[in-house]
Parts: sequence; C-alpha cells; structure tokens
Amino acid sequence: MSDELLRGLEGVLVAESELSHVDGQAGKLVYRGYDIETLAEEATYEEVLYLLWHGDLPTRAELSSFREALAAERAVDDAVLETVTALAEAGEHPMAALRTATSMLSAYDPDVDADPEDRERALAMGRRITAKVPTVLAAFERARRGEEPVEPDLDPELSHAGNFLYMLTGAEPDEVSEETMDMALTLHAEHGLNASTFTAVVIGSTMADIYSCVVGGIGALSGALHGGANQDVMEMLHEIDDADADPVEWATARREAGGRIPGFGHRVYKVKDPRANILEGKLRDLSASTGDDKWLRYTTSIEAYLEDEGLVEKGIAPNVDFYSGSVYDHFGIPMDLYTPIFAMSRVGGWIANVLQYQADNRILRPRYRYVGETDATFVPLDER
Ligand SMILES: CC(=O)SCCNC(=O)CCNC(=O)[C@H](O)C(C)(C)COP(=O)(O)OP(=O)(O)OC[C@H]1O[C@@H](n2cnc3c(N)ncnc32)[C@H](O)[C@@H]1OP(=O)(O)O
Ligand SMILES: O=C([O-])CC(=O)C(=O)O
Repeated sequence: MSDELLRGLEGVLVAESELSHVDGQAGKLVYRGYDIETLAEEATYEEVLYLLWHGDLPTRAELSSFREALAAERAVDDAVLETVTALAEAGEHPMAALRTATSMLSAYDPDVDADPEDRERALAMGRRITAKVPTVLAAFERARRGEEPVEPDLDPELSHAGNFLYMLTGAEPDEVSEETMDMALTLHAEHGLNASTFTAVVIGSTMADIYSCVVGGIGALSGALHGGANQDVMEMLHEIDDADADPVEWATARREAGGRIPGFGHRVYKVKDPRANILEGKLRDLSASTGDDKWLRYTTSIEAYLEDEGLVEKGIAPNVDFYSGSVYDHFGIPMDLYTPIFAMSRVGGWIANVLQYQADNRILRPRYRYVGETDATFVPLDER
C-alpha cells in the first residue's frame, strides 16, 4: 500500500470507463468515441442519453420509442409541485430546490424498492428522474414569479430541451432557442470522473438507490469550484457592468487581490475546454443575430487579457462554465438557473456512470493519513 498523499486525488485511477474520454492536453472530449463537436452539431440530447445509457447511437426506431418512453414520464406528482412552490416562497436557491425535490420524487417511483442489481429497473428510475427534472425546475421558476406551473407536453415530438423551455414560458419555443438548449444539454451530459460524478459513483458503490446518487451529484455540482461557476461568471459580468468598469481592469484588480476568475482553470484541461469553444461560437452567432454583443465583448476581452498574462500558457484556460451563461442570457434565462440546467443535463451522465460502476462494483473507500493525537488520556467529564 503506497503512502503517497495525492491531494484532491489528482490523477488517481479508480476504475475503467467506456463513457467518455477527456484529453486534457489536446483539449478533446469524446462520448463513447464520438467527438463532442460532432455530437453538438449532429445529435440531439435524447440521442446522447441513449448512447450513454445503451452503448450505441439509436436507430430511428429505437430513438422514437426512447423519446416516447422519456416524454411519458415528464409529469410530477402534485405533492412535489406543492413542495417546489413552498421552496420558492421560502426563497430557496433553485439548485437547492432541485436537490430537495429530486429526493422527494423517489416517493412516487414504483421501482424504488427494486433490487439495486436490477439494471433494467434502475434504468427505468433514471429515465423518470431525467424526464422530471425539467418539470421541477420550470415549476420552481414559475412559482417564484407567482405563476402556476405549466403542465409538461407529453408529446415526444417536443424534445426534452423544447419541453423545458415550453414549461418555463408557456409558449412553444422557437427553433433557435430549442436547438441552443438541446446543444447545451449535449455539451454538459458527461465528463469522466468529475467531482459530482465521483460523488454519485461513491454513493452508488454502496449499492444505494439511483435517487441517492443523483441527489448527491446535484449537491456536489452546486459548488463554486464545479458547476456553480457558471452563475459566478454571470455575476462577475453583471458586477463589471453595474460598476461601469472595464472588464480587463476588473480582472486585473481581481487577480491582484488574489482572487480567482470564475470559469477559468480545470483539473484535467490544460488548454481551452472544447465545450467553451463551442459555446463561444454559439455566443458569437447569437450576438451577431441580436446585435447585443455586450457579454461577448466582456468575456472575450477577459480571456484575451488572461492569455496575455500567461495564464493560458500555465494551463489556466476557459472551461465550460465561462461562456454558457452568456448564451442562456440571450434567452432571458435567470442566472441562478444556469447550474440547475447543467444538472438537468448531467443527470444523464451520473446515471450512466453509476450503472457502469455497479456492474463491476467494489465499495469506494480511500483512506486518510492520520495526523491527529495518538496517545490521549481520557479525562472523565466532571474532571475536565
Ligand atoms: C464544470 C466544471 O466543474 S469546470 C470548473 C469550474 N470551476 C471554476 O471555474 C472555478 C475557478 N477554477 C478553479 O477554482 C480551479 O481551476 C478548479 C477548481 C477548476 C481546478 O482546481 P485544481 O485542479 O485543484 O487547481 P488548483 O486549485 O490547484 O490551481 C492550480 C493553480 O492555478 C491557479 N488557478 C486555478 N484556477 C484559477 C482561476 N480560475 N483563476 C486564477 N488562477 C487560477 C491556482 O491559483 C493555482 O496556482 P498556484 O499553483 O500558483 O497556487
Ligand atoms: O471534469 C471536471 O472536473 C469538471 C467538468 O468540466 C465537468 O464536470 O464537466
């Protein structure tokens, strides 16, 4: 047994995966062998889910029944909607509301007591969670605006992304917003053994149910060092704008004060994250078509400044969270929904990873190097 301490488990191999590969030096991401650029351009989120969960891209017939099965699960129990409303009234962050509501969904799942080794029933639960997360989120957003929830459209013709936007606004989304949301879901679906996936897999390794795994994943994703950074980036952009500041001067001051720039840096990527490139391209298209290029100017000037300062050369480059919020902002999505939208996509990856790990399970249990007292003498309570 090695006594080398690997802080943050950097580089530690814990299992094999067929789901995705992150090449941090080349800035390349593949899901089951397919480039993320190709999937973002050519595949829908439903196809990506099928690919991750079933191993291959679906045929037309397979996709059609998969979409039907997913769409059929979109509705949530009224009790969940009531809880979501109560959480909105209490001013809960949507990521925390999603965590609570996802946990509650298990009460209404007919498979929740299934044998944890029953992959089919675990997958059925995974399908239900994935289908219902957008419903929960949209209901939460509407509740805090004082609006009634919009019932999901159960017609599989309306995509997962499209139905989410429909439930948010009450109107069928236009093609650009549906395609953009679908692409964002594809980009965020899977990324190796990141912190939230690791959390889900650790929970799954105890043979806990898939709800526990997903709830843990949501908690881990919410943090500022992980998925929470996409909201932080938009808060940074607003802070710059509200102060009428120059983005480069703002970033300089932040660095001089020893602060980090949200949306920069990554444990694996030592070059720009390929998903950031794709999202930046989408932001360029949206900025050109709407004539509103403010966030594009701010983000690209911060990126150029940090590159000039040598950060990118040191491997601290834009990650997926740097450009996503500016894209969502074009569709009027509030910034505290950015991380929940990430979760809405990554739920597919968490489920795929948990099922993959459980198929050849061994409980995950690393260890500490103990540095505490070794020979303490117990003093009875009255004598302390
Ligand atoms: C979906 C995702 O989860 S993508 C990541 C989203 N998170 C963020 O964008 C938050 C900002 N980024 C970070 O905090 C980090 O880069 C992380 C958490 C993503 C990766 O952390 P780690 O791999 O542990 O890197 P670590 O924290 O050791 O940083 C290495 C060096 O880069 C620097 N660095 C890392 N990120 C940044 C940043 N955003 N801004 C400025 N400097 C940074 C660190 O200060 C450190 O420098 P030092 O060696 O001189 O002390
Ligand atoms: O891989 C990571 O550590 C974080 C990340 O980019 C993701 O989860 O998408």
